[in-house]
Amino acid sequence: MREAEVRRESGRDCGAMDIITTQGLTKAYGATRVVDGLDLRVPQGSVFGFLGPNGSGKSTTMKMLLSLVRPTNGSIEVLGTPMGRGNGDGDRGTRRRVLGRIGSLIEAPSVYPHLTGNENMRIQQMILGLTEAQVRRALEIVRLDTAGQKLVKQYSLGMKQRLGIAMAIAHQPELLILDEPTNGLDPAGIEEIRELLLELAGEGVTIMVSSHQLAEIERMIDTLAVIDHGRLMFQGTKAELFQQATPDLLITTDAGVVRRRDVPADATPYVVTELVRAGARIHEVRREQQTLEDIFIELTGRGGAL
Ligand SMILES: Nc1ncnc2c1ncn2[C@@H]1O[C@H](COP(=O)(O)OP(=O)(O)OP(=O)(O)O)[C@@H](O)[C@H]1O
Repeated sequence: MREAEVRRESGRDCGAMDIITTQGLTKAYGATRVVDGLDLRVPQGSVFGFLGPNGSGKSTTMKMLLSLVRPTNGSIEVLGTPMGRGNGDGDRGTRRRVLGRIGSLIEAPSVYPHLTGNENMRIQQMILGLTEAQVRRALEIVRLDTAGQKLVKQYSLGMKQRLGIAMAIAHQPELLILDEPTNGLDPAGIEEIRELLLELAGEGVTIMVSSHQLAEIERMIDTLAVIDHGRLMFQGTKAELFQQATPDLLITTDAGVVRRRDVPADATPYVVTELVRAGARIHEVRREQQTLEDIFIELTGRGGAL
C-alpha cells in the first residue's frame, strides 16, 4: 500500500500537524452569530469533509479561512502561520504569502462562458504567472486536456466544476479549499470529483471539502467536522463517528422486526425479557450499525439533505 493510502486508511497521521487550526472562530452579522466559537483541526494530508445543513455557516467559515471575510472573534492558523486580522503591512504580507500556498473554489467557479477552457486557463496563467507545464498538468489532472478547445458554455456542470478545480490547483497549492464542489452533480460527476480529489490527496495535497449532502462526499473523505447553526457538533475520523453511535438493536419476532435505537449493550437482556413477558416469540436478536446518514441526522436533528 502506498504511503498516502496507509495514511488515509488510518484516517489520521499519527503526530501529523494540523494544516488548519481555528480557536473560538466566530462571525456575527448584527446580533446573529452565523459561526459560533469554532475550534477546527484539519490534519495535514487528510481529505477533510466540512458538513452541515444549508445555512449552517460552512461558506462563511471557509471565507474566513481564506481572508475573504473578517472574523468577529477568534484566531486562525493556516500552514503553521497565524493569520493576523490587521491591515498593517505585516499582517497583509503574511496573508498574501500563506494564501499563495492555498487553492480554493468558493461557490461557482468564476469562468468566462464565451471562452474555451484553454482560454480561461490562459487568463489564470497571466494572473498567477503560471508556467506552460503547470497549465497543462492542471488540465490533465482534471481530465479536460482534450475538451480544452470547447467553449465553457457548452460544458456540463461537472466539466465546469473540474475547470474551476484546474484553476485552483494550477499553482500547485499544498492546501485546497472547495466549497460544495459536488453540488448539483449527477452520480457520474460526483465520482469524477471523488477520483480527482483522491488523486490530489495521493500527491500530498490536503483537501477541505464542504457539503450539505453527506452521501455525496462520504466516500471521498477520511476526517470530518459537522457544524449546525455555526457550532461544532462533531470532529474526528469517520471511524470515530461510527464509534460514537450505539448500533441499533434488531429483534425479530412473529410480528416482524423491532428496531430499538440507543440501547446500550448491557441492556439487551432486559429488552428481550420485556418482549418475552409481553408474549412475543423471539427468532433473532442482532445489532446493526447505523448509517453515517442516521448519525448525522441525530447530530443535527435534520433529515435527508443535511
Ligand atoms: N453578508 C452576510 N450578511 C448577513 N448574513 C449573512 C451574510 N453571509 C451569510 N449570512 C448568513 O449566515 C448564515 C450562514 O451562511 P453560509 O453561507 O455560511 O452557510 P452555508 O452552511 O455555507 O450554507 P449553504 O450550504 O446554503 O451555502 C446564513 O443564515 C446566511 O444567511
